[in-house]
Amino acid sequence: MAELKRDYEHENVTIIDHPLVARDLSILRKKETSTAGFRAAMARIATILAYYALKGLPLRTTRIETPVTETEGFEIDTSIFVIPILRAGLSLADAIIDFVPDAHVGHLGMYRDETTHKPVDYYSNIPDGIDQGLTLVVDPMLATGGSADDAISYLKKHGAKNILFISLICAPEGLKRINSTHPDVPIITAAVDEKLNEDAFIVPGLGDAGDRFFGTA
Ligand SMILES: O=P(O)(O)OC[C@H]1O[C@H](OP(=O)(O)OP(=O)(O)O)[C@H](O)[C@@H]1O
Ligand SMILES: O=c1cc[nH]c(=O)[nH]1
Ligand SMILES: [Mg+2]
Repeated sequence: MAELKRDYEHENVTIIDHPLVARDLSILRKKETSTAGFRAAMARIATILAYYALKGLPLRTTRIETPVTETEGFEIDTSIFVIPILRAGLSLADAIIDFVPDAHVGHLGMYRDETTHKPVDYYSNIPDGIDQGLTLVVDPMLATGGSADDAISYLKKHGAKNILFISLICAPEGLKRINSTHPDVPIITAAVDEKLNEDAFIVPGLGDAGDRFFGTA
């Protein structure tokens, strides 16, 4: 089975096609899944998303010594910036930090207004040097795309150039928006769902990712 699928309806989108992702996505979607079960499935799937998102990392060679001889080794040749969109984005951040323990982590606090469905900013902390590395923006849900659009624009204003967006579930509406406002930003995701409902929730989706991950519903 192929592991990576192109989404031919939307530019720049890679969908991870893997049996463990399909299984864990179903656990996350099921309404009866407990907070503990939700967190565990999210952690597993976040690791797989991080693995694929980091596949194109630039490397530099270095000389290393094994107990037997000197040989060639490799180091990551870029700074990595991880930017979770609070709150739900925190659920995807640790998996990347586990792989890249010296990653710089910035935070963007945003919530969607329940009536307008537009994002409201409440916090930002962007690390210095973001203009010189790879920036991974993480948020499990791309619905209307308003939050991701604002977050990416804000990061670009702070100099970020090489940006990747990692999401768990995308709505076609959000993908269309990010593809048109930020055609330079590739998106890695586990699923492209059917549509948004009248409350701008993703259908079938998984409900409110932040509430389910933090046990606040
Ligand atoms: O694409 P959009 O239409 O902008 O919707 C997606 C946003 O909504 C959710 O956050 P939410 O507002 O629920 O905040 P939370 O993470 O604190 O729960 C989600 O985590 C995204 O940030
Ligand atoms: O379906 C959705 C849409 C926005 N935010 C979520 O957490 N879920
Ligand atoms: Mg939420």
